[in-house]
Amino acid sequence: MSNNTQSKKESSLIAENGPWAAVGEHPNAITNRFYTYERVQEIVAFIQNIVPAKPEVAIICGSGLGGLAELVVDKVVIPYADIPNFPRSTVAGHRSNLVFGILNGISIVCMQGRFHPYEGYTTAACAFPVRVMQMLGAHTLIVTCAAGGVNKSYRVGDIMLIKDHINFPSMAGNNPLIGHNDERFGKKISFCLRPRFPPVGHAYDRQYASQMKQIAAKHNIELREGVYCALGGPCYETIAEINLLRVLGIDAVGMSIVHEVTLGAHCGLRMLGLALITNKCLSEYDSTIEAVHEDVIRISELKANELQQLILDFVGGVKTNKT
Ligand SMILES: O=P(O)(O)O[C@@H]1C[C@H](O)[C@@H](CO)O1
Ligand code: HPA
Repeated sequence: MSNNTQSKKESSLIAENGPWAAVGEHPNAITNRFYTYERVQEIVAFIQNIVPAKPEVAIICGSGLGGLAELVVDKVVIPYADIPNFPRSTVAGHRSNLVFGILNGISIVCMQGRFHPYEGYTTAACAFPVRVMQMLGAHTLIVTCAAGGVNKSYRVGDIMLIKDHINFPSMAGNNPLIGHNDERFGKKISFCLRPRFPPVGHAYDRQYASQMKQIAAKHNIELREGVYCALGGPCYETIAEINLLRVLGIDAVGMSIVHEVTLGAHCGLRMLGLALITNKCLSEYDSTIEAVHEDVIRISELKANELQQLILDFVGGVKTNKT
């Protein structure tokens, strides 16, 4: 057998027999092989059996920010451990519950705890719950996170409205949409049908952003507005890295959100992002202070009330928009 014939035979075996065969992916692809449309549908059906009500707004709580779920009434709590094939949050400050109920008069679903790539999950596995929540009925996604303040004028405890992001993992080839583009995910986007190349230039909804600014002004809460960037973690940044991020015009740094917003954009969700600045990022070599996760959680819990007030009012406004 010639080398050519041999290798053709091998590739057809790969194509016919691997779990990727149905979607025509190569076994070496860094791709979402596990959370297929069918598996997501199974999870959605499991949840709908417990909670028939459709959530309109989905909320993902960042480190130490899961207390928002305490404000939900007529609550149904589903531990991630009870949901087939759902990952678990392994990080302090992240509980592992999906919380359904009513927040300021609107039906919501809240992830009390998210997944991060540094926990060992692919970006696709970290973000697939966004698809679950969209398929359950959500049209709006609010993402919250703890972040380090890169912008020198930011103070610990500031809240930053996310205007835009830089997705470093994606720039390095680690985007949750890598692999087969299953067109059944998501809803039609007018100019581009369940796109292979989704636009993300307006991922953070401008109307939502301006509503949030008005809400903050009403409560006398100073709201920063800036660019968030995600790095892979779990290390906090070196001083040289922080200096690089500053040169790039980044205001806050974290380890989450961007993969969630990417899948949210793909399935046509309207999105709002809020980052709580839990620590200042250092850029001097003679400084002795380092970021510590315990401080991140402490500051998040300390400032959670303000963030919750903003989200509560915002959700009320989403309801008003609908009527
Ligand atoms: O889930 P978020 O982005 O709020 O968590 C941040 C990033 C790391 O997981 C952790 C570092 O302290 O907090
Ligand atoms: N860097 C990255 N992620 C973070 C930080 C930080 O300084 N603070 C909270 N999450």
